[in-house]
Amino acid sequence: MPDQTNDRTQPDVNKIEDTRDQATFESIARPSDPASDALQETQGTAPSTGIGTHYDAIVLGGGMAGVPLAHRLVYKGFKTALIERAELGGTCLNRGCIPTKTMIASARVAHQAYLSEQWGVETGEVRVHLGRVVDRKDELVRSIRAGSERNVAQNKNLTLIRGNARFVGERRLVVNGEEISAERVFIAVGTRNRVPGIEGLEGVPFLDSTTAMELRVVPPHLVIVGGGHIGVEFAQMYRRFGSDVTVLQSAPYLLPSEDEDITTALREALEAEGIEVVARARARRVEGGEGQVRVTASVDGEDRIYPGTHLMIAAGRVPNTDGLGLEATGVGLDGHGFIRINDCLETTAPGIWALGDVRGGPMFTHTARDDARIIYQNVVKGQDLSIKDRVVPWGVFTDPQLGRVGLSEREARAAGFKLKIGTYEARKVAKARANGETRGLIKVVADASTDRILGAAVLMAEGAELVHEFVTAMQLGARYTDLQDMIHIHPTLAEGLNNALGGVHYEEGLE
Ligand SMILES: Cc1cc2nc3c(=O)[nH]c(=O)nc-3n(C[C@H](O)[C@H](O)[C@H](O)COP(=O)(O)OP(=O)(O)OC[C@H]3O[C@@H](n4cnc5c(N)ncnc54)[C@H](O)[C@@H]3O)c2cc1C
Ligand SMILES: NC(=O)c1ccc[n+]([C@@H]2O[C@H](COP(=O)([O-])OP(=O)(O)OC[C@H]3O[C@@H](n4cnc5c(N)ncnc54)[C@H](O)[C@@H]3O)[C@@H](O)[C@H]2O)c1
Repeated sequence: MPDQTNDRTQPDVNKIEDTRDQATFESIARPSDPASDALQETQGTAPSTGIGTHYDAIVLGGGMAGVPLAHRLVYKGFKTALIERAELGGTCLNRGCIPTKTMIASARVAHQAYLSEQWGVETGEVRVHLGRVVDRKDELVRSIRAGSERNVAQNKNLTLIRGNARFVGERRLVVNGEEISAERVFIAVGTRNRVPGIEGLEGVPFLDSTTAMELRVVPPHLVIVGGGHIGVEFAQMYRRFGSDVTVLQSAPYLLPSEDEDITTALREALEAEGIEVVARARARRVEGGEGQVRVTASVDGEDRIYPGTHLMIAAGRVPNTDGLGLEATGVGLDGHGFIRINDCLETTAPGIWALGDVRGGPMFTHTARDDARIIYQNVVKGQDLSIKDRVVPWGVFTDPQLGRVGLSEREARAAGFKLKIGTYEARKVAKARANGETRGLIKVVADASTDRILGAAVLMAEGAELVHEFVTAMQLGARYTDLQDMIHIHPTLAEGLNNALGGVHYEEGLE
């Protein structure tokens, strides 16, 4: 464990209890609290070094991990600098969660309009104006970002430094040519799209998850390399905007860390909308130019060619640790460049923490924000919270949506659990039938020896909302039997969860 003796110099932070949490984008960047302003004026601890400003804390990266942490530290009286080289809000707000989900909402409207006759409604010809879809997305992002920027600006004890930062020593950084230092440094620099080593890629125009949200004309045929979270969400979105879509996925399944029954059900839903999914297809060469691309993929050892008009690469993310000068510190990296941390998010260098995507592991906004909570509680409140054993949910925003929490069946078996499992098909849920949204599968995995819920998958309309029933249960350490008799409103999609719980039974592993 890194040395934490720096904590001796902390301000007396226990005088003001900040119990509010960062539940929404508006609230992650809260206006300054006058009471804590006063506290800080009297309790700043950073000594001057004579080489530039010295802070109690430097937060490096103004994304979903960094901004909430910086606000919290300031509220507790830390003289804090937040360094951001691009826009506040980071990937999630500017290039990730919010813009994708805004455009996916437009795609959903188009889809329902195309199929409206199924509900007995005639709409006439449906036309997607992608430029207007993109404008709507840009406007929402702009307005949320403006709120975040306003709140940072109003927090007069938070110093926002716009620039690219680089370490020049332990807890010493250079930004905009000026050296600054701190008692504690929190690295939250996030990740960027990975460009895989595919022959010819440097000479062929290609889209990534950022540029694919800037197109103003619907691509006639989009070939997507990668069938992970980004690949599946964009595949369905563009199919619904009117593109032909081919997904080339090197793994045997889409979303390969999910159980086979779940990912197969998702694949069937995507294929039913006309998306071509090719599994075990490793893209190895690309050729072409504007409006015409050809991808050569090795499929089960045989080369096959997939032509299209546009190419999108969705083959994972790489951490923004290169060029950060970490060699001037004791901060260790793993083999992929992610920062090595212990369960308390401490790096291998004393007084330096890492949070959010850059620490590897689950890369979600809610885990980034929870990292900020854990660090804050440990560093400021002297607690000993850990990321180990926290209940982590996530969503994949296809239709049906996948809401997930905890272990999959495969992971639970690999961990040595004997399992009780319950499944229920969405098509049997009355409300799903009434809504005409019958694709999907619900699955609950419990420890056969204790009946405690180990994980769940809700692949269903609103699955990412519905899975929170299991998140709550797991957080409270509930048994599946505790939920079985819980009354669910009729008719709702949530009744399906109850049915899955009702069918939980002991299941031998396949091996
Ligand atoms: C297309 C897409 C869709 C996504 N959808 C979802 C979703 O629906 N739900 C979900 O939970 N997650 C989603 N994610 C993941 C989510 O965006 C990330 O988990 C989250 O943004 C991580 O936050 P972070 O603060 O760790 O990093 P970021 O948000 O990436 O923030 C890091 C910040 O650090 C800055 N920075 C980097 N290097 C430096 C430097 N040297 N000096 C100064 N500043 C620097 C960057 O400019 C950036 O603003 C999605 C991601 C993508 C790409
Ligand atoms: N809804 C969400 O929460 C959400 C949405 C989007 C992104 N994200 C985050 O962003 C991360 C990155 O997403 P992603 O989809 O880029 O990465 P990913 O790692 O989830 O998936 C990439 C896929 O690309 C495939 N691949 C790699 N090289 C290939 C090649 N040459 N040919 C064919 N297939 C190839 C891999 O098999 C892999 O399954 C996610 O892990 C997630 O943390 C989250």
